Amino acid sequence: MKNVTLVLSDGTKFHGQSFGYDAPVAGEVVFNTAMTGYPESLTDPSYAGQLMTLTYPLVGNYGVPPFSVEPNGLPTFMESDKIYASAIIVADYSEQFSHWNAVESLADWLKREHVPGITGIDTRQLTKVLREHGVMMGKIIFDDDPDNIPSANYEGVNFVDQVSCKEVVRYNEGAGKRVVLVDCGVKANIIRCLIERGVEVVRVPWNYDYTDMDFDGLFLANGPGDPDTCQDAVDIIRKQMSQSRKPICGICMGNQLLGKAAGASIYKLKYGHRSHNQPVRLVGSEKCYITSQNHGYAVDAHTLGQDWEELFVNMNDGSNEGIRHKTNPWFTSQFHPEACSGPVDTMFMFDRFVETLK
Ligand SMILES: NC(=O)CC[C@H](N)C(=O)O
Repeated sequence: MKNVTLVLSDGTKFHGQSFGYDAPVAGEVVFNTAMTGYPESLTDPSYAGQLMTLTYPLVGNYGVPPFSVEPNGLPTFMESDKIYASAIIVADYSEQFSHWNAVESLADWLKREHVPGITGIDTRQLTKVLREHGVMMGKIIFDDDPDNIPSANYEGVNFVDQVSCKEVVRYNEGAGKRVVLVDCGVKANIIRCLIERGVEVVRVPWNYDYTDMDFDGLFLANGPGDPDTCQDAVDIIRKQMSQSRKPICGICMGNQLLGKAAGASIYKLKYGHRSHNQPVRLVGSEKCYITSQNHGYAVDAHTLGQDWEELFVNMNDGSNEGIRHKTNPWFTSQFHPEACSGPVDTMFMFDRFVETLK
């Protein structure tokens, strides 16, 4: 294994070894405190442009599931067709793996997909630095070739355009109600959750104008990067809301885009929410749900238009976790009710959405 150095933009250095693809890389360094789920997280398109640090120390010990595909075209075990994170940073890569469903090691998968992975990093110390300072850009440099320094931008880059589908894809054709799904970088389990509830899904590119199409409800998916780079999608949502009361639901980036369409502004969180145990309160109740999350930006709920209100609030930092319209069936969550990976406590969001279609 080659020796590598992770250099943060404030100059902090961490030394480790490469266990994935041997190439320097740069990106936004973020941390995820979930204990499991590296196959799902690596294939979550929302991690595009990011170097994903896992705080759970032992990583790789259950290997990697196969890239099998269901008859409907969706991957059986992954969240998309490939790894979208720019790199993975771990404390202690497990060379041995064992799991009934594993077909290869994490190292072999990373090498095959040309994605760097580094081990031997004190990921808990790295996380403390990121929590103090906020997320930072960083780069992984190979000690035997230190001048080979990649560069990268994160802020202001439209990653959604890079990961969204390029043409319309249909699932479950002929099933009862039809949902237009705006693909900002959609996770497969969002589509699975809709299909399981008996709806037809028409997946469209992020900037596709669906407003003249024949459909029953609109679903706004998750996606990478800064929502302020997706103004085209916001304009189309506004157009849709001005001409129809059809149900609208959204997840994560979907919450942010609907929030912007509702007049709200977006800000960047200091170090984001990436874990399986984010507590959110249903506004107007004492109910708390434990949720799976992966986001770096948030809706400023104070700036929502007067016809809108908060639906969920994060119990750790008070940030917005969902919004709803006061009279129309338009509601979203900042967290991931589809989980994958993580707790499935908030699956009811899909049930509510499909009920409103009827
Ligand atoms: N998972 C997502 O949809 C993330 C949304 C957005 N890119 C953020 O980081 O806040």
